[in-house]
Amino acid sequence: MTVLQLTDVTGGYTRKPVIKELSFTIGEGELVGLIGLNGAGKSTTIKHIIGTLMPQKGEIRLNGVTLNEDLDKYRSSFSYIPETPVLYDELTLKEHLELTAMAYGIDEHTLASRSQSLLKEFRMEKRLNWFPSHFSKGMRQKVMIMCAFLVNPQLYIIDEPFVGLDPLGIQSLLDQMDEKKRDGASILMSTHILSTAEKHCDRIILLHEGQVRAQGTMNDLRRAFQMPNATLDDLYIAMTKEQDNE
Ligand SMILES: Nc1ncnc2c1ncn2[C@@H]1O[C@H](COP(=O)(O)OP(=O)(O)OP(=O)(O)O)[C@@H](O)[C@H]1O
Repeated sequence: MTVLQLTDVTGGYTRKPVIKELSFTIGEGELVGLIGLNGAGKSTTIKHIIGTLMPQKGEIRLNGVTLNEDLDKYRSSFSYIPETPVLYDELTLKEHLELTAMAYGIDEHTLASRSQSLLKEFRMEKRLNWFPSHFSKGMRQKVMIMCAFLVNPQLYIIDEPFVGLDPLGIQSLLDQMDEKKRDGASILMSTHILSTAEKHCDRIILLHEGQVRAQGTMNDLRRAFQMPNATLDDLYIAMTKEQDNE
């Protein structure tokens, strides 16, 4: 079943489009990587999917509806982990989890059981009553990750998740992602850590100057670039060279 469908999406910040005629889908239980150079349009694509930017052309459907057709259904179908954590300075970790539960209508019992396992997984049990000003960068990121996983949505949208996390945090995140996938959730993740993307993503979308240069499994990409034994790093560099030759 298709969870997310972008059809010919063109958009950006001004009338001059940043992303151009993007089309791709994400199915149930799939982890899809969004890969591209700095400025390729990954975050801009994500901003269109989460609804902070509206397409100039084309259509985005999540669980069958566009944002305009059914705002509540659309919004409750995903959770988003931004590249830079956005936390409330005056709320503790516990209160962040409670606020998220309230916003998504999660009952107290579910909140308690999901929080307990997330706090353990991300080694944050002792920090429940801490305020964000006392958290390290990685801890701030973990708060956002825990809030996103607390919601248990159909689709997770994760913007460059690995940079601020320590190796245990990365492993915990990958484990959580695997578990959610097994339950049928879908994940769209942008990252520059190509070895991790190659290892964990079911499919990859290579963005180049706001357009899809190639998409599919690693084998599909190797065929598209006619590089049979290439790693994702090799393919990425080949794409960069194409840019240089233009
Ligand atoms: N708020 C903004 N207003 C106007 N232009 C923007 C804005 N944010 C990004 N852009 C432009 O949109 C283009 C794509 O940027 P975007 O942030 O989507 O790239 P990215 O692929 O996420 O890059 P990175 O890997 O560096 O995070 C760039 O040319 C950038 O200058």
